[in-house]
Amino acid sequence: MGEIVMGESVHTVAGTPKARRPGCPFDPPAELAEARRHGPISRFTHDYGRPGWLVTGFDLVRSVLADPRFSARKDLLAIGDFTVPAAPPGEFLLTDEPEHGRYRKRLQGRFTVRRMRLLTARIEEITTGCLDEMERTGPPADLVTAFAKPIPTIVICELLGVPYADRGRFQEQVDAFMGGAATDEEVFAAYTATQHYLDELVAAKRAHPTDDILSELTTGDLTDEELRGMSLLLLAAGLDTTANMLSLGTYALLEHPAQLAALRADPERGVEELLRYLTVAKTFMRTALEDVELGGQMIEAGTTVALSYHMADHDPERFHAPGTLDVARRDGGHLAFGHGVHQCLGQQLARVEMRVAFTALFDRFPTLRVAGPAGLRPETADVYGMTSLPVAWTP
Ligand code: HEM
Repeated sequence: MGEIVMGESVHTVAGTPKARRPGCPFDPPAELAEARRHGPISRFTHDYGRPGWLVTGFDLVRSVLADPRFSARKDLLAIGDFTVPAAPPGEFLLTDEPEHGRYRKRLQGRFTVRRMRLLTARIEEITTGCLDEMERTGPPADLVTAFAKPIPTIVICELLGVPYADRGRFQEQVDAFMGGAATDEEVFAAYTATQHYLDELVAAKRAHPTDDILSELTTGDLTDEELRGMSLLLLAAGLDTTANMLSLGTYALLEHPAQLAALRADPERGVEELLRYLTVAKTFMRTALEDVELGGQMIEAGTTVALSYHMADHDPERFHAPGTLDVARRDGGHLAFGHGVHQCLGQQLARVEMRVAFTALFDRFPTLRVAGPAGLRPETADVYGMTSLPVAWTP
């Protein structure tokens, strides 16, 4: 592709940044930090060698997300020489209008602030159950398996109507295709197994509807395949993200005791600042549908743009001392849930889960501490987070 460079020479980053975060596990990877030093938009060579662009500036990322000239369609992604198939029906994260809106509007009313507030008592019960079990078997405990994963797993399974007995298997499958540690074959196998499981679940809900979102959706005109796709998206989008916010968030709070105290005094603000600081759903792709000028560069039609939400939320032009976790900061607002038509559908649910879970965890274990080396996910994982977090407390 012909390079159009306006102004100064353009910095180039190759492939998925793999370097471990230097020094602090909450800092961005070194390659991204280096790219930022050269400006809010850089040349980027995607994995598989296709040239594209990397956007790290807050305002530029937001402007791409608000611009219909950039598509979220999976089959347009120019990341290799092979053809990427379109998203399966119902997986609307990777589609554009009007298809995207057709699915999203069926779910929207089920994730409102009011609906989620009504769920708070149930989320408190689920959290209490996990903490009781932690107390019964520990200290020590692995916070990831005892707390961070089971809470969002149970919540999303109850919303969808996944029977209790299937939940462990579900978590393993979703972990295998989202965790970044499995091979391509393992990822594909786990994804296919989850699809098969959901086919059975859709059939069961059609035959015997229960009190859950999936049963409600079966009463409309959606096909089995569409219902499977929508359920898969809710699971994939809602489970891993929240679980990693809970584990990495706890780790960050334990490493910053003054900020932990500030979050306990004001959980609403505390959770927003943790969302910004960690921005675990790090990078999303868009493809230019026509030539677009962006930040002084010409993005040619068909070119894929990698948007670093994490770097955007650490943009010094937008946030004062962005690398500091500061619950009291006044320059709030973040892109941890994205922006525009694809902005996170489950954000109110995620917020309630985090507020409830962090509050209950530190109420129950005021002496909680890190009790061994923390296991961090590889940079290749779609969602940043933890594989393990050993913790202990004084009983
Ligand atoms: C802290 C936890 C969460 C984070 C950080 C997060 C982050 C995000 C982000 C950044 C996007 C936008 C992706 C893009 O721009 O392409 C998104 C979309 C989405 N999220 Fe979340 N999410 C979280 C929790 C949840 C939960 C709990 C659910 C539902 C149960 C959920 C369901 C969705 C769905 C369905 C979409 C696609 C929306 C669309 O394309 O219209 N998320 N999420």
